[in-house]
Amino acid sequence: MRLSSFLCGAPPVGIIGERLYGRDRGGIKVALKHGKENVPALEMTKLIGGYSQRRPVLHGVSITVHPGEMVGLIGLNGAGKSTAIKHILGLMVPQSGEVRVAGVKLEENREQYRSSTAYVPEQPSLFPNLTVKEHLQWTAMAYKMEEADAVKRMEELALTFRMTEAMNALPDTLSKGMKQKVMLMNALLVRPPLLIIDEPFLGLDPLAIRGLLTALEEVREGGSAILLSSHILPALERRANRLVVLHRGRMIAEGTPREVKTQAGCTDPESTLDDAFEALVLAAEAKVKAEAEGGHKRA
Ligand SMILES: Nc1ncnc2c1ncn2[C@@H]1O[C@H](COP(=O)(O)OP(=O)(O)OP(=O)(O)O)[C@@H](O)[C@H]1O
Repeated sequence: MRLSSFLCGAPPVGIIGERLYGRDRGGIKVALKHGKENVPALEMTKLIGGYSQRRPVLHGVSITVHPGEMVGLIGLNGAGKSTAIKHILGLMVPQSGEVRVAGVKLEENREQYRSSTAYVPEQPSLFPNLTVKEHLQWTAMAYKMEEADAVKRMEELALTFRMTEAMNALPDTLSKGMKQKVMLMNALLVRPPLLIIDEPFLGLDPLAIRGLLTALEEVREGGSAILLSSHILPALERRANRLVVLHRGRMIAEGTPREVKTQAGCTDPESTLDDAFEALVLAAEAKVKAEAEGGHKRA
């Protein structure tokens, strides 16, 4: 199916923005409108939430991302990163606390909230009948980009991600990493105000990782706010302005990479973010164990 005929019918899955949001929440959500400089692009405040009222996953998590800032969200498997992202995307309702995107809560202005956020999930989700180029054209049209700007940006992104030769390929013929690149290219095409990316480096080759980091740097400098969840700590150590470290749904450290290392007690200039993360997790686990033992003694 070519793009022209595709556009006449209903899309098979939702991919972009509020209009199609309900059809597939795993797709890319992108927007054009940038947040005001002094209003945080994302403000999650003391959020308690999760999958059941009795056993919340998140216990008072606060995350702020300003325009022009990249914040890394890190934590072990099961720490609560994806749950926090689901709350930001409005897919889960907080038990207490709140989430504001570009100053508004979801219930105050659904359209503004949704249209200010772009999300790239860990698992690529593409239209099977659209080529790489058609995905990008569809995004550009949906967001009414100037044609010349869209064409220029598509060429830049194709070069950045080394996808020039794959622009006419269908998703089924692409590798996992290439599919992920298409998702990222679509999100980056429109330079969203708040870009949330869940584990973007898995499956990408080393040059693609470098290209992605450069592209993210560029959209960040252009005023976008980026929340990036990842286990690849060296990349975050080099590129993130600030980090939020989650453990068992609680924030155990927050600040610049250097501040997080200091909070972990890693004062040696040779110490890495990996060292700091391990120290923070061990300290948090020791605290959990001591509290459990204290509870047993009292009982
Ligand atoms: N759909 C669900 N229903 C119930 N509990 C869930 C569900 N999804 C996740 N959880 C639980 O919530 C907690 C946090 O999971 P979450 O997926 O947010 O972790 P994560 O930090 O994103 O982990 P990972 O690095 O493995 O992606 C875990 O204890 C997990 O078992």
